[in-house]
Amino acid sequence: MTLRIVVGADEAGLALKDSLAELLRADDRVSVVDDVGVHDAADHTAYPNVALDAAQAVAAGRADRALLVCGTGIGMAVAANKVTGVRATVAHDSYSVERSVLSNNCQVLALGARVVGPELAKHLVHEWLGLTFDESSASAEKVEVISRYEAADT
Ligand SMILES: O=C[C@H](O)[C@H](O)COP(=O)(O)O
Repeated sequence: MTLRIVVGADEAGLALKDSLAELLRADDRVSVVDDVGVHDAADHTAYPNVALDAAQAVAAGRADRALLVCGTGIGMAVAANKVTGVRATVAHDSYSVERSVLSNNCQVLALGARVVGPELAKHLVHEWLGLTFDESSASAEKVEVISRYEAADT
């Protein structure tokens, strides 16, 4: 199965987002890269607007995953997590990226362009693409607790 990925960044994450989008477009595990911006360093759209756009695409089933970049990744993850059904995380190390998918079924990875170097970011994204959550794993029932809470709360 190939992945449809929505990418987004604020001005702090623009350059890294663009280089990661290029990597995604060249990867045969990816069928669609939808770039929701920003596209220009003069565009000062605040990170939550970008994160919410991207997370809504995931929640609506228009994308399988989102890759978001801001200064730290934190704001993108916080905002994306406000969208029902979306699980977003910041992760700048290989083990956390792996567990974000395999333990937590996160569909959104947020990176901080002021935290992680571009080559490590590319390496992490390359690994991220190879990870798939196992719906029959013991982790699935833990994630289900979050989904039930959301369903009860909305
Ligand atoms: O999490 C937020 C991001 O790091 C953003 O790029 C910078 O936000 P700030 O301008 O509010 O520090």
